[in-house]
Amino acid sequence: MISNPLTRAVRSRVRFWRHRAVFKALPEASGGGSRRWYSAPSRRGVSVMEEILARVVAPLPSYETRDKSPPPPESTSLEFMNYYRGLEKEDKVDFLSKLSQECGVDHKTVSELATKLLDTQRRDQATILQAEDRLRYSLTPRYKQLFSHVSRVEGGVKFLVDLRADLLEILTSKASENPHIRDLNGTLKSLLSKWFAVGLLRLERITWQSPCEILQKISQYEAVHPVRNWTDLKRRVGPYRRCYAFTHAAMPGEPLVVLHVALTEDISDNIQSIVREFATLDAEEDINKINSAIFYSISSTQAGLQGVELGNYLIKRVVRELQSEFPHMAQFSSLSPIPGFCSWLQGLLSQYRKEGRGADLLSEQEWREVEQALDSDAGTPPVDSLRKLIATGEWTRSEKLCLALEPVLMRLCAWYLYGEKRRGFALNPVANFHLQNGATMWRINWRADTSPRGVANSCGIMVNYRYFLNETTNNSVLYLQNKAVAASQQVLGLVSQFQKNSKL
Ligand SMILES: CC(=O)SCCNC(=O)CCNC(=O)[C@H](O)C(C)(C)COP(=O)(O)OP(=O)(O)OC[C@H]1O[C@@H](n2cnc3c(N)ncnc32)[C@H](O)[C@@H]1OP(=O)(O)O
Repeated sequence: MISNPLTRAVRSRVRFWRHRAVFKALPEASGGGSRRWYSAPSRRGVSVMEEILARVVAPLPSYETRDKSPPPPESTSLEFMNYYRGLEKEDKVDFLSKLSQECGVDHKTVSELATKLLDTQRRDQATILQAEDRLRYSLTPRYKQLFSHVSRVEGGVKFLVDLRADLLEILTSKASENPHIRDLNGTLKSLLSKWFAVGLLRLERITWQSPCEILQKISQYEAVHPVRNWTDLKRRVGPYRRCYAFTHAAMPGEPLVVLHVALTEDISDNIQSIVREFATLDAEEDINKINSAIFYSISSTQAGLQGVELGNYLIKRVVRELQSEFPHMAQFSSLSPIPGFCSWLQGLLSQYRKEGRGADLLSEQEWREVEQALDSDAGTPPVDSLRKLIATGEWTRSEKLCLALEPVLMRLCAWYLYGEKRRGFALNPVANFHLQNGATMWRINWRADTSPRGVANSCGIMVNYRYFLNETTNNSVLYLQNKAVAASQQVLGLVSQFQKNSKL
């Protein structure tokens, strides 16, 4: 925080002149009114931000006229959007903080109506229901109406999606301690969840014949296995592959979430066989080669739609699409990365080293095999050698080391995925995503991603989250309510090996 008053004064003057520049750029307010110049702070010291909020955020209509109040002119929404777009990042924090605090719920009215509701408890049902409805209405923040009006102008929904992305960044970075920001985010998220309900989304299959700008966006948004070039992209939408996206009429030409699928004979345990550079493009003729759908990449493209669960809906919708195209298809599984495993492992190794328990992570036999494979000099403590190996990825070049480390890394990875938690849910966000969807943690695969990125992220290990269609609903409920992880015998076996061999 800036403590020096002089610095603060200078910054506020700079921001004032910048705001003035923003208003000079504002288009003339339509609707016949004269150009509204946003003057310097008025005599009352009202800041420019408060002036614009007073203009664009209408008071909540009275309970009696709540369904009859005409919406404000479109120019008000446009003014809000133009003003916000013109703000610098740190001014957006101030503005959203003011919007959340000064244009939210009228707390005084809420407490008066809550008291009235208590007084009516001995009255008839109709009176109580009416008092409850008044109280419910009074809990509507004023900015909720503003957002509804903005959503009706062209580009308004996309503007609000981007504004929520700013809110999420403010909350994640703790750029503002204002508790009202969280409410603002919650209100906007619930509006976006309504506007982007699965019934309003359109499933589009992306092929090589799709418009170039869509293909370009699919490539640009790919967050899991970066697309190398146009040949690579052509293969990902070609034979034995499917690429689907959800789109929305309010954001034309914008794929909201993208799912890449490989059509295979069995459940893949290796990503190179799916995205390798020189796969031939044989035509999709042999139907016997298509028994499984492997979801090998899913990416949400709009940060502001985080928490709207578009990925879950897309996976379920694509399963139905594939079942209608391939009625005999019976296996649906992801082949997922394990981002964060290596950094978690490094943290574990340094913690064990600090506590002098380095030896506990591996059995004596395993340490001997690692040291033999390393030909390490006796001076280096084995945990340090292991940390260095994991950090550099060097171990993948030695067959002996790979053999020695496989059982160790596989059980550590199983524990990381199954046992490590954040607020009771899987610590690994990708595991949490698929488990929320009701998938089963089905198979952990050694040497599944031998790319430098795969080795650096997760020691080359990947995991299949399998979608057993008749179990997903129940698995999802058990996970979300009881934090119970659905896992296969292979995973549970590795976890029990960890619990026996590594005393966490
Ligand atoms: C085949 C595969 O498994 S590919 C691996 C998954 N994809 C990626 O990691 C790419 C980056 N991530 C994303 O694009 C999105 O987060 C998705 C598609 C995974 C999920 O997006 P949505 O469907 O909109 O779901 P939503 O935003 O509600 O998040 C649901 C869960 O996804 C997980 N998740 C959220 N953000 C991320 C992220 N950046 N990276 C990975 N997982 C994430 C979290 O566990 C989240 O649960 P939480 O909200 O309780 O923390």
